[in-house]
Amino acid sequence: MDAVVVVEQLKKSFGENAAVKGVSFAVAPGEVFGLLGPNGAGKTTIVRMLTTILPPDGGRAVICGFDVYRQASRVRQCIGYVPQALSVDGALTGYENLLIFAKLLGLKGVERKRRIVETLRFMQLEEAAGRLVRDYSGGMVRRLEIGQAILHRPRVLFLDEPTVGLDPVARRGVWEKLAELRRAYRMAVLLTTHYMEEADLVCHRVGILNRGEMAVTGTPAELKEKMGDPGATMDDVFTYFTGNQLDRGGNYRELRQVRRTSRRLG
Ligand SMILES: Nc1ncnc2c1ncn2[C@@H]1O[C@H](COP(=O)(O)OP(=O)(O)OP(=O)(O)O)[C@@H](O)[C@H]1O
Repeated sequence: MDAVVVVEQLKKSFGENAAVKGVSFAVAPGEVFGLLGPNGAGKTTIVRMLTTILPPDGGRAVICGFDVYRQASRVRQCIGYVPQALSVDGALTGYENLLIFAKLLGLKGVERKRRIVETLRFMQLEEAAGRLVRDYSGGMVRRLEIGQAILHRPRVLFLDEPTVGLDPVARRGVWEKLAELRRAYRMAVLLTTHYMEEADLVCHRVGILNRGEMAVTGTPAELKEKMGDPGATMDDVFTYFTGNQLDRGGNYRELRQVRRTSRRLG
């Protein structure tokens, strides 16, 4: 695989707390890779290291051939990042938000205008471009944030919980855009998510983190197959590989039975 993201034995501690304990994985061009894991597993810490916000303590990560620590500014030129927190200004229009970003990126004149218009069209925000962002729906805001992050056509797009808080229709809208991004620009996408449906439908491959370690990587189908249960869901896969069945006692099959029964009982 001619990977565009290569992560080898990456480590990060906060004082005594080893948040990321030697994690390795790779992402190919045009691939959507999902980082899954329970709260505190280390997903955001990994994304922050890969986006050059946080220096790693050990191991290495190479993006588009550049080291995230030693060549941070080169890495920043080839990535886009949509953080969990709001990254657009509600008091400005959609167009104005993109204009500020385009200026920061050093885009000029006709080219700048062309990129902004193309991005608004791509994100289906053309008609709303002149409206204040505080009047946008949640889905529109998310699409604008993604548009902002892809103005410079990065080769890798990072998204931290891209559909959290969105209704099912808006969520689907974001998924469609991510699929189009990889088709149109062969962009690699690395996202974190708590939604197993998102992991199953959107991600080509996922990595399941548990307490700072990569428990397993593979396609959703491969991971289901690994469990030896043709009826397994991504929820089951997640529970299995994060070891929750050990915490609760009993084996995986017993656990699954318990969960199915409790679901039926409401
Ligand atoms: N800036 C920080 N200072 C101290 N500890 C931190 C910091 N950032 C993260 N941690 C700790 O590192 C661990 C991993 O956190 P991280 O936010 O990466 O997990 P996560 O998988 O993204 O969780 P969530 O799903 O809740 O967003 C946690 O124990 C967290 O408390």
